[in-house]
Amino acid sequence: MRIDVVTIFPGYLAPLREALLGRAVGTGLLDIAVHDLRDWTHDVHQAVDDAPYGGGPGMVMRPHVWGEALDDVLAADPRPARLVVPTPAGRPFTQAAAHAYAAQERLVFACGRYEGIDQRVVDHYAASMPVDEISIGDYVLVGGEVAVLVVVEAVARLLPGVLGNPRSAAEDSFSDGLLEGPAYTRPEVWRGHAVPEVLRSGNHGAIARWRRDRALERTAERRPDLIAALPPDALDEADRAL
Ligand SMILES: COc1cccc(COC(=O)c2cn[nH]c2)c1
Repeated sequence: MRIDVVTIFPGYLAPLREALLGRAVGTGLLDIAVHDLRDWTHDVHQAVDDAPYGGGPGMVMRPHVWGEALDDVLAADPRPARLVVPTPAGRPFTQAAAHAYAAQERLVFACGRYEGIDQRVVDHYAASMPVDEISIGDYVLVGGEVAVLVVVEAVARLLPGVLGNPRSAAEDSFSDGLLEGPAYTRPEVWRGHAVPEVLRSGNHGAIARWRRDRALERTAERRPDLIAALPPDALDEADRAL
């Protein structure tokens, strides 16, 4: 998979070269190219933003700079690409979306700043390629760069060979629609807190049941929306008895 990121703060994407992702890049599982949007400005001030039509606070990123940058970035590789624009106004990014993105040959991320990018940029490219405006949560960041780090990590860990242990990607949170329950490791007792007995019983049926119960409890408590979204056959009568 090839990932391109266009941003006015390339340094913000340095963490992509670290650790797990750095290894994936090194082993060729993932190509990541970061581009400075200002390389496509022609004025001495390298202006990328301007005042919003219709008035209002803040600035909007200018379409022509984005157009020149995205044209060049897209032309640099023949693989079909999906343009992803992180924004508070986007559709929620979910684990399902991460799996869909992991199947893409190429992702191009546009990092917005200020009050956002002139809407005509998204509208223009949406006529010739898939364009997603996505939100990583209901809060406002200063720019899209941090959201790109979140999305790239969620996607890259799903790529075969990137994670040490492939099973954990299949069994991680949300894979069965529920939150992950509590996890424990040695020592058996820590500051007077003992590991739940069942986990040391060796009774794998009871352990699976206990884990499912904890996941259901936690999900009902913290994310009732996920319970409501479960398909009707997702809960068996043991689940319902909980
Ligand atoms: C594209 O226009 C803008 C404008 C303002 C901030 C940003 C950065 O994204 C977020 O703040 C965000 C993404 N998911 N949740 C919050 C983008």
